[in-house]
Amino acid sequence: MYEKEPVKIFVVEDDPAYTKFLKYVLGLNPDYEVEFFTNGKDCLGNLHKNPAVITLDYSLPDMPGEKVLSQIRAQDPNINVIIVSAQEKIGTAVELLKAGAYDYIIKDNETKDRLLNSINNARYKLSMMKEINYLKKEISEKYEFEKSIVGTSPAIKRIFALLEKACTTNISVSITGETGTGKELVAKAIHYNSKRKNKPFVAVNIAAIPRDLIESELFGHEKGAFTGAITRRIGKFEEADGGTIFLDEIGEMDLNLQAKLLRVLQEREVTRIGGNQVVKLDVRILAATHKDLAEEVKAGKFREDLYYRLLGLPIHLPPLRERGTDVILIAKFFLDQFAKENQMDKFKISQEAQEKLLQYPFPGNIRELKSVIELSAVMATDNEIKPQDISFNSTARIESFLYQEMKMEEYMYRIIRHFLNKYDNNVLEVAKKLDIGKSSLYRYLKEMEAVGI
Ligand SMILES: Nc1ncnc2c1ncn2[C@@H]1O[C@H](COP(=O)(O)OP(=O)(O)OP(=O)(O)O)[C@@H](O)[C@H]1O
Repeated sequence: MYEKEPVKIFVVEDDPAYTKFLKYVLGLNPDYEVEFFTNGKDCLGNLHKNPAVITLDYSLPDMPGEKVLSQIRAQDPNINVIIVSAQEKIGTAVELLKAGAYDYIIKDNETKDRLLNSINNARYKLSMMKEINYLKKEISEKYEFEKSIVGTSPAIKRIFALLEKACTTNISVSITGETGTGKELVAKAIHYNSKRKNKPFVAVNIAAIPRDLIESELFGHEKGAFTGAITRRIGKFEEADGGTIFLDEIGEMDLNLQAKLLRVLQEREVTRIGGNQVVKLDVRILAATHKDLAEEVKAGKFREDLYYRLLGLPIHLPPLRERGTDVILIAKFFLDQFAKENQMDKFKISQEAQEKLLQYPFPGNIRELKSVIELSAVMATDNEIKPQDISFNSTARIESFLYQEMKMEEYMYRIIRHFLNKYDNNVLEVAKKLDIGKSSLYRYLKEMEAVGI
């Protein structure tokens, strides 16, 4: 990709013979746009033209090479400065490289090849930097709250308000919610909207790593720390330094490791397994679980002190069935995504299909909605999703509801609660849907309040 873009090069050289030589060498490549200067001042006065590479003669008539270098660096640290010098002085070369020169080349018989090589490498580095910056921008745009976390229900608006707070401070955040409610998405949104966004976001799923490897995965190990540790490896905490670590499924961590994690969080430093060097850390902690950690503490399965350390700002993500018509908004979002990825025209969802989606409880939450919607787009015969294109795979959910063997009254309360959530607590609408009188519904609501449903 980078070969297609022309590269602007400044050559700063006062020796006419050498200038002639460089003109010839660089002129061989039609992708190079070269400008020549015979002194440092003229070069510095033209930096607004944004050269990507400058080849700089170390001994210029008006200014010493290191001074020109430092002024170039001060104006634009992204310019790659290749020093070309008549003398081979290791000490000077080291000093210049330390001061930010990209390369140091001696004028001799091999200059041509080395110079072209160096320019090519600088060009490659430049195109990589451009790509990285582009991807960084794309990622942070992708995780802008309102763009990535779709929804306008009161339940999700409350979450947005909490997310604002999470982004403007450095507080730890604990994210809870059923599977597929968007815990990881929220964690990424917090990171990419915080001051740490240009530093790493490192996600670790505690449940997905074999027990005996978690410690080394999190804190790293030195070479030879245990059988199989053939090289030194830094852990996820060190990897996340300056950024954010997301500890997913934290409720799955065993007590022994919980003690070690607590120490790391308290001291803000790690020691790799088998090592004795203490590494200071600046890492923000986000943790998630689908379990009720307070219950785990009561049951003695989770340390109370660690629980309070991690709790920070608690964010509980409501299940999709409590987000009313967000189901339709999110379904449309996934459909647009699907159409774009498959270069298809946009889809619509028929009224009947929308009703069908609204009536389903989505036990797998948004993840399930995504797969249901993608399948419906595949099944659709035109660009409108109809009820017959939508199939749910979990009738098990309704059956498991019945298997709970509650009293009739309790079933009724739960059904009412479900409808209230679905219709944003609109009592009139719910009474109409369930075909019961408004005053009966109010009476049930009172009873429900009394029993805490
Ligand atoms: N409000 C939302 N709008 C759009 N997409 C969403 C929303 N919430 C979640 N998603 C998407 O749903 C999928 C599941 O979300 P995510 O993986 O963050 O859930 P999770 O709670 O971390 O799941 P698990 O508990 O299984 O780890 C992802 O593709 C995510 O991008």
